[in-house]
Amino acid sequence: MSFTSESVASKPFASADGRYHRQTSTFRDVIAPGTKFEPEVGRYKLIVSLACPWASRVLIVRALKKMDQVENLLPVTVVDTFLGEKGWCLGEVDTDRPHNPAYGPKIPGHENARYVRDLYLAADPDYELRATVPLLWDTKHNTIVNNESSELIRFLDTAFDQFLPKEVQGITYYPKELRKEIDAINEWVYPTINNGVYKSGFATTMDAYLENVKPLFESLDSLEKHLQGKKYMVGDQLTEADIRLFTTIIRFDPVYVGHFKCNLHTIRGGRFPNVHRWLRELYWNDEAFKSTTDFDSIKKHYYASHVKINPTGIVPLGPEPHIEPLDQ
Ligand SMILES: N[C@@H](CCC(=O)N[C@@H](CS)C(=O)NCC(=O)O)C(=O)O
Repeated sequence: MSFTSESVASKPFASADGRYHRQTSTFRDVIAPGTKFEPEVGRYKLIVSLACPWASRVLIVRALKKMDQVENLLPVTVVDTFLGEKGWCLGEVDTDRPHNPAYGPKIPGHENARYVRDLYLAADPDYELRATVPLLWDTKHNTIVNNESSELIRFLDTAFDQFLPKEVQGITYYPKELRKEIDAINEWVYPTINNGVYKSGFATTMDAYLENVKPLFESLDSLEKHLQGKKYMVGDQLTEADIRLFTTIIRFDPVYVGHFKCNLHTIRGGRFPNVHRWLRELYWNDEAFKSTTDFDSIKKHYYASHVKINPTGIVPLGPEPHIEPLDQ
């Protein structure tokens, strides 16, 4: 098999100085009563990539809050795992690299849209940034409500409460009494870990790589101390601090260690026993985490899409297993 297709990754993700800078999301509305975006069943659509750690945060909240049990509340459209030069694809991709096809409902009024970019352009004809997922689409105003995962998980955890099963109504992952502590955790986990793996992996100079891979592992050491004797990141309950961290740590051994050169240590290797236990407990004990993690899609996306980082497009077989059992 030969891998000849062009990819968005054949253009550098890093800027001229070798450093990767994540763009700022531009659609920042919320679903709330009395606003342009009223909570309603049958109105909103979620577009995700199963590979994407940011999109997976939203999938986890959707599953935790049992939104998947209310018909047509927030249907999910999944893009093809291959990120090509035209961006995420909602239909047939033009590649001979390994990939898993798109599936899920078409977006009403945009049934022929082939790329996620087409939806961005429908929402804003002047849109020139990368067309990222996750994406919350409003079929009433034919636009994007929000494309920033940290905000999506904040408002989606309560926005649809009136339509949800009683047992999840009122449950929030950003409770008032823990907000200060959650904010303080996000403050270092986002730049050094969530985004730190990308800044290490997309660096195109040795300096830029070292500048990011070192703080990444310092933060993992801090995390290890932080999780000593603790089941959750903040307080005694599941919060967005766990959700935001999980989607990065679950990808660490299968992808970031090799593909993004974050290989000072693995999560499972013995240096981070508390992080490893925390990860496995969330994955094996809570279906919302396990059911939204698709290792095959995750690996195919990263290894096949980033042509510059992995020119052969070969998707490694390991690690075996992708996640170790709970009693390891
Ligand atoms: N700040 C955004 C970041 C989303 C993001 O960067 N998503 C990546 C996938 S992991 C994407 O869609 N990239 C498309 C591209 O770069 O063309 C969020 O957290 O929602």
